[in-house]
Amino acid sequence: MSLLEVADLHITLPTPQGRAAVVRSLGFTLERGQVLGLVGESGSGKSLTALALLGLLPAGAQARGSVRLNGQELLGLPEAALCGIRGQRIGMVFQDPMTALNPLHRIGDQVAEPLRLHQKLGRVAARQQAQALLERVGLPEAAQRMEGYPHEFSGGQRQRITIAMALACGPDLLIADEPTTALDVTLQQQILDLLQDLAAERGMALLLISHDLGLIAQNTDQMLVMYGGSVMESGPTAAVFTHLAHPYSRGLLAARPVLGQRQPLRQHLPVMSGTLPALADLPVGCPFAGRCEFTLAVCHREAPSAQIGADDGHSVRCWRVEPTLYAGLGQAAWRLR
Ligand SMILES: Nc1ncnc2c1ncn2[C@@H]1O[C@H](COP(=O)(O)OP(=O)(O)OP(=O)(O)O)[C@@H](O)[C@H]1O
Repeated sequence: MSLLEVADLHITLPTPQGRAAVVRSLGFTLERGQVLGLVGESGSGKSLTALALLGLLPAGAQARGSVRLNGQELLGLPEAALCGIRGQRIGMVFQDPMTALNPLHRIGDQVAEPLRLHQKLGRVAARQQAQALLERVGLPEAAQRMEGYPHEFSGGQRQRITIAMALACGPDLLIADEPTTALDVTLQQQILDLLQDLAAERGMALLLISHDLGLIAQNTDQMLVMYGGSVMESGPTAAVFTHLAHPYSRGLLAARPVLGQRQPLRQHLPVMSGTLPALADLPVGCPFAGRCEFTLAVCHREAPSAQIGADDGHSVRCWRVEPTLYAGLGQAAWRLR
């Protein structure tokens, strides 16, 4: 049994045209100490997936399928039971640390609070543990700075504090949704390294969500590329990047600036034409068909099923990819018709 098992997860939202599917038949497993990346552009369904795992979907949203943590089904659990799981067994780190921190409370008290609430520690013991956590996440002069308020810290330091809060009760799973997007580029990798080190040393699983394919490539063991609520490509990160196959994944990679490579004047980065269709307008066939330059007639009629290549667990949801071929070639082989 894996630590986290998500199977056939569907999420729908109400729209003026009726309920629209925002996440379709999502499935993956995640083991302790492993990092799984969810990548896709804005609106592809990444955050709603994370919120569904936490039982925090917005009003009106409905989820069906299965989300099992250590064998326990989370979908459909009453709010009281979910409250016990959030913070204790699942920790969360979001893009903007200020949304997680209370500006009016000292940071030492904020990190100690879950320890007092969930672990029933006394004030002194909770503060001692809070200090140890703040030291572990690399907050300089943690002992003195526990008395500080959030506005007295830099963005990177605030994110370290929210990580300490998320870790306080020793969760089995940590969900980090765009944890470095609001940070200076020089700090980003430090925070990502910290999250990975913590996952490894605590045997905690990490679900890392980002719109940046390069960031996911460098910091995860497994990855899922999402588009229009469906997984387009997935597998062990090294295998996926060796044979990056789906036209959408390739477009994401091409649209990424390369560090140290200057764009010639007046030459823009390649961009994928078009935009993600509105929820209610997602096509019946492949969600990417309207933007794909390789479409066949079938792409507009029918959604492809996931094709698993060779033995490496790499899977691609595309009518044109020949899985038996691409595994051997170092790049996707396209059917010539
Ligand atoms: N509270 C909500 N009410 C209505 N629609 C929503 C709500 N939250 C998300 N959506 C819609 O659901 C779809 C998926 O959103 P989601 O936030 O999961 O995408 P995402 O991939 O995480 O993008 P981002 O990185 O911008 O958050 C989008 O079309 C979005 O507009």
